[in-house]
Amino acid sequence: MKPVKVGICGLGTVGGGTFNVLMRNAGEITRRAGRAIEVTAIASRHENPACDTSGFTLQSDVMALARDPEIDVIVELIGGYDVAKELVMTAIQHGKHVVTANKALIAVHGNEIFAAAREQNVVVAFEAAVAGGIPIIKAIREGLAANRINWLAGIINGTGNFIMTEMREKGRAFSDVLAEAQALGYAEADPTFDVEGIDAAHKLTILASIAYGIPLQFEKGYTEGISKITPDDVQYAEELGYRIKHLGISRHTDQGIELRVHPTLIPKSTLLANVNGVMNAVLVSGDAVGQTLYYGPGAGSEATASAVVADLIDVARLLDTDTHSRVPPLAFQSDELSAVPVLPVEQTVSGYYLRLQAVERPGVLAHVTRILGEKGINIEAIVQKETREAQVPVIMLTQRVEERMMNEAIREIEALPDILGDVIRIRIDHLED
Ligand SMILES: NC(=O)C1=CN([C@@H]2O[C@H](COP(=O)(O)OP(=O)(O)OC[C@H]3O[C@@H](n4cnc5c(N)ncnc54)[C@H](O)[C@@H]3O)[C@@H](O)[C@H]2O)C=CC1
Ligand SMILES: N[C@@H](CC=O)C(=O)O
Ligand code: NA
Repeated sequence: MKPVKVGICGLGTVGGGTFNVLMRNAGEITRRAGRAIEVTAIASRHENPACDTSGFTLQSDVMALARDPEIDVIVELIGGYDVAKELVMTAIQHGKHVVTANKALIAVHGNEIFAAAREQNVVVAFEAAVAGGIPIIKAIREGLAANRINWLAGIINGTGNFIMTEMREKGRAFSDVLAEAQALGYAEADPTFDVEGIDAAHKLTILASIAYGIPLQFEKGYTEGISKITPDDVQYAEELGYRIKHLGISRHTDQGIELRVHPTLIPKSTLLANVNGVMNAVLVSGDAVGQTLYYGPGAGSEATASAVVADLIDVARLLDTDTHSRVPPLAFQSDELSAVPVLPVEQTVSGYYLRLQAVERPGVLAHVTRILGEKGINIEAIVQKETREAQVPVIMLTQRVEERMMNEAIREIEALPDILGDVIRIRIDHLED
């Protein structure tokens, strides 16, 4: 059979890993795909010292590959929005299939890209875009296709999890661990995407679309990063039996779909609480199967390349199939996507960890508990920390409540004269059905 001819655009962390895996495992890959997958051209601004590209002329213009009639598949690994979008759209217009690891591109422009791909009868595959090497897209899209997905929750940013793990376990400084994550090739070109939760929100947007069959709606999700988590909160949470993890959470409720990324207290005994370093994990709850968990490396050169190459093998296998028998990109048929709304964060429901700084005076806590009670918020635990100061940290854990009610309560608590500064709040999730 004729080989599949591939143009690799971007030879950085993921591009380099993809090139090396394709070369090293060429025999296995051909046996699986039924035909050889041949790198025909490479375009990248920078060379990659980890790759032996002798025999290839490194080109600089990625767009030339998208127009090259010799190439069947464009592998987009340059990242970012603008050039990447032009590259992918040009490749599609020229009848080429596309494999990408670019979650930002898919989350923000995916609806338009998939529509264009449908018109041209080509495939856009993106397994590497979510949770790196974990085959989570394939698992939800194909393995769980019988289920109504109720909710999913995951650690879906390797850099953030690496930073939080190193800080908690070794007391290392945030900036020091971030620099190491960058050196290891885990971080985004702009690491605020990792630290402020934007990268995780891109991935959650994609997961929710595949899980529930809704269009990609990145702009409707709620995004909060890890930069404001303090060592005190990490320690207090641990003392109460919880661990703070940066999670993407999406629930299908009767009102609509929750789509939120934020630090979350989860019980220390759960599997997700024990996912450390660059590892990712996604917990998916389906009505038929119950809970399933997917664990593995969320970033890194060859770990991510594993997903890119798997997509290339899928593309190679479907070259001779008719277009109707292809798996739709968002798991549901394109004319069967649902209009169920993504809920504003004020309408989502969580438990809460609250930390307040109170003047040590009788009656202060009574005022706080009265405000919570008036909003229908049940308190599960109150801990007043020992201190010699005139002000004491007070930690409260609440039961689940609509975020709108918690916002109102916090506003009233912050207005009390004996409460100093802002109330710190971190959502709690018990990861239960
Ligand atoms: N690094 C990781 O562990 C993971 C990265 N990704 C995604 O994979 C994509 C690539 O990420 P990395 O490999 O980490 O980035 P990188 O910065 O290591 O590599 C990007 C490569 O693209 C080249 N490039 C950038 N713009 C170009 C342009 N206009 N023309 C020609 N070449 C250009 C650069 O020279 C570089 O070689 C991104 O979308 C990223 O979000 C996805 C999963 C994991
Ligand atoms: N920067 C991302 C890379 C993989 O998607 C991460 O750290 O998870
Ligand atoms: Na993946």
